[in-house]
This record gives sequence, structure tokens and C-alpha cells, in this order.
Amino acid sequence: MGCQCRSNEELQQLVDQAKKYTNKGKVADYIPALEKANPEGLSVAIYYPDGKGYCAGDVSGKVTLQSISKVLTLALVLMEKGEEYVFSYVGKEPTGDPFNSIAKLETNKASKPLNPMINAGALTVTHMVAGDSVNERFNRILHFIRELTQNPTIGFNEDVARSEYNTADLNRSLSYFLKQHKVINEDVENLIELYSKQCAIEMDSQDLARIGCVLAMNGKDQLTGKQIIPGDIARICKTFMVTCGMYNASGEFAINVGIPAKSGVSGGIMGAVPGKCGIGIYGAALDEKGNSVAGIKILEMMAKKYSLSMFNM
Ligand SMILES: NC(=O)CC[C@H](N)C(=O)O
Repeated sequence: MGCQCRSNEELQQLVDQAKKYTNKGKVADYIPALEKANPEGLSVAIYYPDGKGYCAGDVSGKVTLQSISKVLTLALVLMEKGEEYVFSYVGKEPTGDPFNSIAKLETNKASKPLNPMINAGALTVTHMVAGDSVNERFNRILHFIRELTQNPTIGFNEDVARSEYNTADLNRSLSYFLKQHKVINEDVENLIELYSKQCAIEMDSQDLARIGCVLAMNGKDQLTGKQIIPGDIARICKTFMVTCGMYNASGEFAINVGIPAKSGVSGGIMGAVPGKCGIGIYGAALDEKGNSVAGIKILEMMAKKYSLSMFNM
């Protein structure tokens, strides 16, 4: 039987222990604006279905979603277009490659991206977000994320969005490849603008924990009673988080932590412990696979302390 967290102080102890690992990692710099992040900053939040939440560390620190957004746009397009349509363009298998790898696009039949958590798959999914303009499509993503967090103030970091747009040549390459093979059919610059904005949506670790909790509770916001995401789609999202959520470290993470989680190069991690709670983490220093070094340490400690591994029920 797991015990619940009962105070901010409990989490602060974990932050204090994990803090020493921040200097073992490096802040992402391939998107120039991300380099401004403080490598020592660290925060954690946990949110339970009954509305109780705890947090510790630099709790006011904001993080852009980056790859965490991939799970959320996936949920949105699955709700709009259905499973059959979405998975006719993007697969369900882990790659074992880095998130921005182009390699398997050429070796895989029909150039279908292997899953929606790698950039090729995420670009394909973002392409499916409906609307007449980049702005309209972006606002639909933002509206959905505000609903998931119950936080109408969430916006995006323009500096980070612009910085990614100006330097996203690898994502442009992936998109042109996908366009050539008829996986996408829109103007690549529009898609890169939309994707860069989506990745730059910004929030704190408590917002991340709230989203995690909605996914953990099969898509239902327990406080408002609203089914924001159908249960089946929440299940698909959590499963991708287990198999591909931590990039090519997902297998090791499943063994050491056992929580469906999705990370981003900004150092954010969103965790969804099935039936139990949501977790949000922000620690900008990354390991060589692109996951928050101290964030992973905290999750390992939390999984033990609160018996959170889903493989240990
Ligand atoms: N791993 C990530 O968080 C990558 C997201 C980033 N916006 C990119 O496409 O490169």
C-alpha cells in the first residue's frame, strides 16, 4: 500500500537531495532561448484527484512544454479525428532513437513516423490540428491546455517560440520529407510556426501535475466532474508515455520509476500515476538523453517513498 504525500516539506526534502545532481547535466542549447534557463532551478509538484496538491523548490519557475506538448496534441487530434485516422499516418512503436532522428523515416515503409512522441510523429499530429489559420489552430491547442490545467492564464513564451522557429531546420527537414511522402500536405513554414508555438506553451510544475492527474484519472477532472478526454484516449496517451515518453531512456525509466511520464528538452516532466495522482517537475539541467537529471532522481525517490510504480501494485 502506498502512502500519500502530506506536506510541502516532504517534497522539499526530496528537492534538497536531488539538487546535488543538477550539476551533472546541461541546459539544452540547440534552441538558443532555452540556454537562458537556470541549470540549478528545480521544482516538484504532486496533485491528487481530491484537489490536494503539494509543491516544493522554485515553485514559481515556469517551463515551456516542448515535447510534453506532444501528448496533449495527440489527445486533441484523437478526439477530433479518431484513432483509425490518426494511426493511419503515425505508428505506435518505440524507436530507440533520439527524438529528432530522421533515420527511421527512410527505412520504415511508407515513411510513416514510428510514433507520435518523436518529432516526425509529433509534426504529423500537429499537422492534423484543424483550423483555418496557424492562429486559430494554436488557440485550439491553448484552449485545450487551459481546460486541462483549469488555468485560464496559461500562454506561450514568444521568445522561445521565435527562437525555435528561427533554428528549426531539422524539423523543417523532417517536415519536407513527410510532405514529399504525402504524410502531411500543408505549407511547412506554417506547420513549423504552429509546432514551435505549441512547444513554447508555458506553465509551472503545479499546472503540469494537474494535467498529469487528469490523465491519471482516465481523462476526467475529478473536481469539476468533466470528462475532458475520453477514457480510451487517456489510456492511449499514458501507454505512449510508458513506451516512448522519456525518449530512448523509456525502458530504463519504466524499470527504475514505473510511472507514465513525458519529458521535454526544457527540463519539464509530466507524470500520470494511474488512478492515483499527477506529478509535475521542472529541472533544466538535462542528461545525455535529454531528460532532467535531477527530475529523474526525484521521480525515483517519489516512486519508492509513495509506492508509485504501476508495475508494483
Ligand atoms: N525533446 C523535445 O522536447 C523537443 C521539442 C523541441 N521543440 C523540438 O522539436 O526540437
